[in-house]
Amino acid sequence: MTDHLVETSGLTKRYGKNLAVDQVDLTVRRGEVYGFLGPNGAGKTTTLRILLGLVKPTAGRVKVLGEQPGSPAALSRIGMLVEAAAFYPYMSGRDNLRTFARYCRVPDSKADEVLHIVSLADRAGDKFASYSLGMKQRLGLAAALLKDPELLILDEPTNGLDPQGMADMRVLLRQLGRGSRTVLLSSHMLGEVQQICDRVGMIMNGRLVREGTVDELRGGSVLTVHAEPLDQARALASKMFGADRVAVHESELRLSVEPDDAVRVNRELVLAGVAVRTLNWVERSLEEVFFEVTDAENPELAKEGA
Ligand SMILES: Nc1ncnc2c1ncn2[C@@H]1O[C@H](COP(=O)(O)OP(=O)(O)OP(=O)(O)O)[C@@H](O)[C@H]1O
Repeated sequence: MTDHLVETSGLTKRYGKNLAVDQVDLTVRRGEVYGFLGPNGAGKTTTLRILLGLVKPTAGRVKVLGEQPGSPAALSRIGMLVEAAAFYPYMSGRDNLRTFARYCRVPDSKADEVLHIVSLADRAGDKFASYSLGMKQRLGLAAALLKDPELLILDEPTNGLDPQGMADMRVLLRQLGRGSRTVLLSSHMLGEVQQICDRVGMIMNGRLVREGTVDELRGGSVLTVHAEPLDQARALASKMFGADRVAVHESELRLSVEPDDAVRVNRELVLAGVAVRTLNWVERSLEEVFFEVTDAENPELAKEGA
């Protein structure tokens, strides 16, 4: 039994001149909720489709559950939601699922079990056409769960949902990720990934630019310093810690330093005649990390936006 349910190395997909996926080395471990995070067009869907055997890579190696992507051995252990699942509008949610269940050769009773999991049991007898978008999406997830898959692959599972639908789906995904099941989902929503996922891969222009746990990527707290004159404070802090650990954000210094450094920062600034108004520890959000990476990847864009 392998502990790496998804492993790619040098995974590349080219559409003509367009490099949709560029040398991606991805590892998804058993039991985790892995978030594949990136802006529109970054290459998330293409990568997920490769893992399902729906798209053939141009180069690189891929193993899914230790098997070739798209092979019956892999597909029988994967539940997927990569496009809106096709359901019969005039049939109830339950009957739609029973039809799927027969197709997957699982007993009808499984349909009711998964309807409970996605909290649709009380509306299971209603026609699919009468469902809200959130309910339709949850029914799609129920269908993906019918085979009791080891691995769930979900492309933007909250896309198009209203805030309540998104919140319900987030809770559901977190529940599904408990225990031994592994969930790989894509999203362009940073907050969402931060709330749901154990580990995150950030993809940009087809390249995997960061990978780690949410905490690893956030890299601990940051010391924010409100001081005047700001330029002098910045120069001093850069001298103390190196310019790469000092940033200015909305007229505040942001220092990536250790907890013990706060006292020293205060003392050095005050001794140099800088007025220190506040010193605070703040948690970095995944969003901040993401924009740092974006700026590092696209320095010209960052300058334009500044
Ligand atoms: N079948 C295709 N033919 C040509 N180009 C494609 C095809 N599918 C995807 N692309 C291109 O590959 C790049 C990556 O697309 P992909 O859909 O994988 O990104 P994404 O991160 O999933 O974005 P989104 O969040 O918008 O779905 C884009 O530039 C897209 O235009």
